Amino acid sequence: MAIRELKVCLLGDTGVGKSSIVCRFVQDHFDHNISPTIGASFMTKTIPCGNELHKFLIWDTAGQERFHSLAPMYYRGSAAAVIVYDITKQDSFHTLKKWVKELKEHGPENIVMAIAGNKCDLSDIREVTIKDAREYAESIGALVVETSAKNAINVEELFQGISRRIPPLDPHENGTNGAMKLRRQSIQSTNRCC
Ligand SMILES: Nc1nc2c(ncn2[C@@H]2O[C@H](COP(=O)(O)OP(=O)(O)OP(=O)(O)O)[C@@H](O)[C@H]2O)c(=O)[nH]1
Repeated sequence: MAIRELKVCLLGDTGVGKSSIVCRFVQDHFDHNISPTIGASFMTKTIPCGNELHKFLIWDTAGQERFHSLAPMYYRGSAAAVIVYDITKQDSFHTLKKWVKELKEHGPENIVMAIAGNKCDLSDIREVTIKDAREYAESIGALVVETSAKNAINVEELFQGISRRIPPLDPHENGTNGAMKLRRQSIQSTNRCC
């Protein structure tokens, strides 16, 4: 089975739970006292997808404003970006929109965008509705899912959803854009599972 290395970055306000999502995905662990990220941190995890193995090279960026200028280093060359907001903080949803704008202007052309509304275990104090998130995601062609790193809800599904949106390599066509686009369309229309 072919292994593909896929760079993925996480972006979003400080405190929305980016590191916690990565920690849940890679180590199946949640730390209530996790420290804010300084600069960025890096982890990897490999999952199967169809006839391929996807090795995610995950760059978890720091959400604090003072680190904003470092972000291009992490989204450049990324196959996918996970943009995270906290469903209990409307402000974090506004910040998410700024990240999407920046990615559209300066990010890789075909980057897969996935929106994660984290802390869905706190849905009784939510400030962002799933309807708003879905409408926005649809308007930009992004995947959207509500997650809870704390309760292990939809974290695996988030990365599986990203995997499904990555066009498979076609060995006969040397991965040309045309072939990749065709294969991508057929995957999206069949919505197959990894
Ligand atoms: N209730 C709840 N709390 C969460 C969840 N995910 C993260 N947290 C908490 O939110 C706080 C911030 O989590 P982090 O993962 O450090 O957030 P971050 O986005 O990586 O923050 P920066 O590194 O500063 O960018 C921590 O206290 C976490 O324990 C979740 O799904 N539910």
